Amino acid sequence: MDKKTLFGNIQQKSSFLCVGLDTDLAKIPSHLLKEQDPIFAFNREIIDKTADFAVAYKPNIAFYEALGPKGWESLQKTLDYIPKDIFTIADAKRGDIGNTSKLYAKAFFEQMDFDSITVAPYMGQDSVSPFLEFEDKWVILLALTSNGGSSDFQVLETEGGKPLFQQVLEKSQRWGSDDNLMYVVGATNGAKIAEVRKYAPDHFFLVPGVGAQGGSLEEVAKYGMNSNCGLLVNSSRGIIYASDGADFGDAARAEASKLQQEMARLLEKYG
Ligand SMILES: O=c1ccn([C@@H]2O[C@H](COP(=O)(O)O)[C@@H](O)[C@H]2O)c(=O)[nH]1
Repeated sequence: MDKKTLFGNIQQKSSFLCVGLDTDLAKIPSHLLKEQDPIFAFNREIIDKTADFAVAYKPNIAFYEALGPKGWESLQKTLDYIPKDIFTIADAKRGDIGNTSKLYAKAFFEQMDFDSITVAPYMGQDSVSPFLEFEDKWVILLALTSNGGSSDFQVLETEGGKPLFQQVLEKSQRWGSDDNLMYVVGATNGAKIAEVRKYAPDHFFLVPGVGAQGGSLEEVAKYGMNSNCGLLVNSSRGIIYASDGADFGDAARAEASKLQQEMARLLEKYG
């Protein structure tokens, strides 16, 4: 999917919501456990009930690979079930020497037809570039993450007094463009999001950390929105586990709808 189409979908739905499919056998309603594929049965209902409000879905790969071959099968079925006009993100945080990254890219872009994958920048250009060679596919590079540990390395001063995340933003823009490169910026970073936006004015940000992690959607929009919206805001647990009963799909829909309404207001205010 190209940037123009993504922005068109955002405008059409008045939403920049990404629904995170972090589906955990220990957390899904117990009546689903008798299904042949409980993970897919759960995801199918979540997708059916939230697709009106979502412009992206983000399965976190850990939740699927933890289940072995069955988990990969559930992931593939989920990916096939997501409507084709909705952007898909493999939250896999890959990146290795070039020869290996190439195979990771083939796995997620060819074997599975994801639109994008999250990639860790730590190993540098040759670990990221193989993912950027695929047409119509996106790399979403970790820049300033939402977790407490982001302060261990990402904000440390490097040459010229620049924090490491700034180096990641500046350097990686020589490897890809705002047509194939996005950045992960955690919602928990508040006003610091404006600093990230300063160094990447035109790129889309994938923003996890609202909902269960407590980040503010208003602050994300205030500090991060650009003229193409430039934001995909993810909520996983806050939507998919809104209820642990038989009404989990309707409860997820209600949460997604609440976020979409707030996003429509924010698009008017800051867009
Ligand atoms: O900085 C980051 C990068 C990735 N994530 C992932 O996003 C979701 C967030 O889930 P919630 O339940 O909405 O908290 C999850 O898959 C994380 O692994 C992140 O949170 N922060």
